[in-house]
Amino acid sequence: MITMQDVCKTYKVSKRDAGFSSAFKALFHKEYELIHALDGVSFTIRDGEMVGYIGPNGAGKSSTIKILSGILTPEEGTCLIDGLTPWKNRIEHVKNIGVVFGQRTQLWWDVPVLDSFELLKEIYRIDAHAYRRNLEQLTDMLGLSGLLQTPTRQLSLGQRMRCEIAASLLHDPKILFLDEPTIGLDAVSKLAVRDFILRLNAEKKTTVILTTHDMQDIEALTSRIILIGRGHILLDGNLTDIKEGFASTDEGLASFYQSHNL
Ligand SMILES: Nc1ncnc2c1ncn2[C@@H]1O[C@H](COP(=O)(O)OP(=O)(O)OP(=O)(O)O)[C@@H](O)[C@H]1O
Repeated sequence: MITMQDVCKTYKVSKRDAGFSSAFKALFHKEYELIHALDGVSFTIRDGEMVGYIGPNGAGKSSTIKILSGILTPEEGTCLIDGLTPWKNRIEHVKNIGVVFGQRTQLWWDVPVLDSFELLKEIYRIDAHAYRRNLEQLTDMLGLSGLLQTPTRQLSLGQRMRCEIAASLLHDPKILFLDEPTIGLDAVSKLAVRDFILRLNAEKKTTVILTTHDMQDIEALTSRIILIGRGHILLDGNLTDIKEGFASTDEGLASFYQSHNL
C-alpha cells in the first residue's frame, strides 16, 4: 500500500537576468525564487493497482516519483510505502521498488547489457537462483535474447527501453514506477512495452505507477488516473471522467487543462 499525505516539495533556484552585468552582480548578491512543485499532495494506491499519474509539463509528476522512490525528501507531509518512508528507509525501500525514467538510463553506456545486469545483481544482492530465473523470464517476455551482448550505446531507443525495464525488475520488486516509458518509441515498440506492463501487472500483481503524456498508454493500461496540476491533485478518478462528451481523451484532457488554467 502506498499513501502520500499532504506532501510539499519546494525548489529554491537562483534568479538572475541575462547579460554580463547581471552575472557580475549575482557574484555579490544572489536572489532566489521558490518553486512550489508539490503543494499538499495526497493519495492512496492499493497493492496490485495500476495507476496513471498525469498532468501537464511542470505539474509535479517527476517530483512525486522521485519522492516515492526515495531520491528526494519533501519539506512537509508523510509518505508510507509498505510501512517504510522512502527517503528515511532507502536501503530497505529500494528492494521493493523498480524505477524506469524514460529520459535517463540506469545501464552502463559502454558495456554489454548483460554486464549491467550482472552489476545490478551485485548492487541489489540478488541470489544466483532468483537472478537466473528472473533474467530468463524477462529475456523471454521482453525479447532480449539478441540484445544482451550489445553495449547499451549501440541499442535503438526501443531496444534500450526494453532492457531498462528488465533492469528495473531483476530484483523482483513489488512496485514499479514508470516515468514516461514510451517517450520517443515507435508504434511497435510502444505496443511491446504496453503488453509487457499489462502482463506484469496481471501475472505478478506488481503495483504500477505510470506517468505519461501519451493518453493511448493510459487507455491501454489503466482506468484509474490521478491528475496533478501546479502541484495540486485535481482529479482522482476514472479516465471516462475526462473523456466524457469529447471526441477523444486528448481533447477532453486539453479542455480540462484549459478550464483549470494549466
Ligand atoms: N531540480 C529542480 N530544481 C528546480 N526546479 C525544479 C527541479 N525539478 C523540477 N523543478 C520544477 O518543479 C516543477 C515540477 O517539475 P516536475 O519535473 O516534477 O514536473 P513534471 O510534471 O514531471 O513535468 P514534465 O511533464 O515536463 O516532465 C516545475 O516547475 C519544474 O521547473
